[in-house]
Amino acid sequence: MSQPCPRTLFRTRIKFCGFTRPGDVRLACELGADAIGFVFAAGSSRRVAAEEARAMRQALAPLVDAVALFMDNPVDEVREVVRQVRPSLLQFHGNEDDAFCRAFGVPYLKAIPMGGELADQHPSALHTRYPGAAGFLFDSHAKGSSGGSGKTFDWTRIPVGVQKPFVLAGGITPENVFEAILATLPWGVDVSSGIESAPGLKDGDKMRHFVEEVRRADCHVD
Ligand SMILES: O=C(O)c1ccccc1NCC(=O)[C@H](O)[C@H](O)COP(=O)(O)O
Repeated sequence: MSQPCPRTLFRTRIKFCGFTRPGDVRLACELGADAIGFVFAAGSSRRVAAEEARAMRQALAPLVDAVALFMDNPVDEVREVVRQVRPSLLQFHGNEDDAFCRAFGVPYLKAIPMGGELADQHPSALHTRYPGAAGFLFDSHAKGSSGGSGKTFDWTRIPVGVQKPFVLAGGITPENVFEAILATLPWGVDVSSGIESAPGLKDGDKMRHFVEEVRRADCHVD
């Protein structure tokens, strides 16, 4: 007889990012995603207009967060997305400072670039620099470069003792998410390329497999 899953009080949150089609949003919610991300960063192959994101936001199931992702966008662009899309969380990948990130009255995650030369990654430096952040997202891109590359970074570089929830991102796939969770014990995991058939086009089988692997990690006991 198989062992029942141990009941823990914690489960790893799942954010799927880079949606361009309302049907994919609906399916992701049914499969158990906790948050759905829309990319507004200039030059991204997953970039959507505020009007498109607004339509996808309406496809969101209750109790699922809508996350708006930016990278050094002008303040008016961010304001317009917030007005039209009503995201419950913002995610900033560029050189935005705490004052900028807080200016929209919406909780925010600050993405910390973990590729290339590391800067600001010491826990106390992160807290000092972004006191208003709801949490941090460690991603594989280098400072100034775009994310969503499907590449991992060296998880041992994640600072020890971060006092806020952190999300692991960058090259996470259905095949490595189990190992990634056990290695880093994140608050949540974020994936874009690893659940796609092409940039912006999500794959139902990959999303399902990803969620199954996260649940398996959450039930795992050494
Ligand atoms: O997705 C983009 O094109 C993008 C552009 C600029 C900054 C960030 C971007 N994406 C970030 C994400 O989608 C996720 O936070 C994360 O990096 C996951 O990406 P992936 O490695 O593709 O799983």
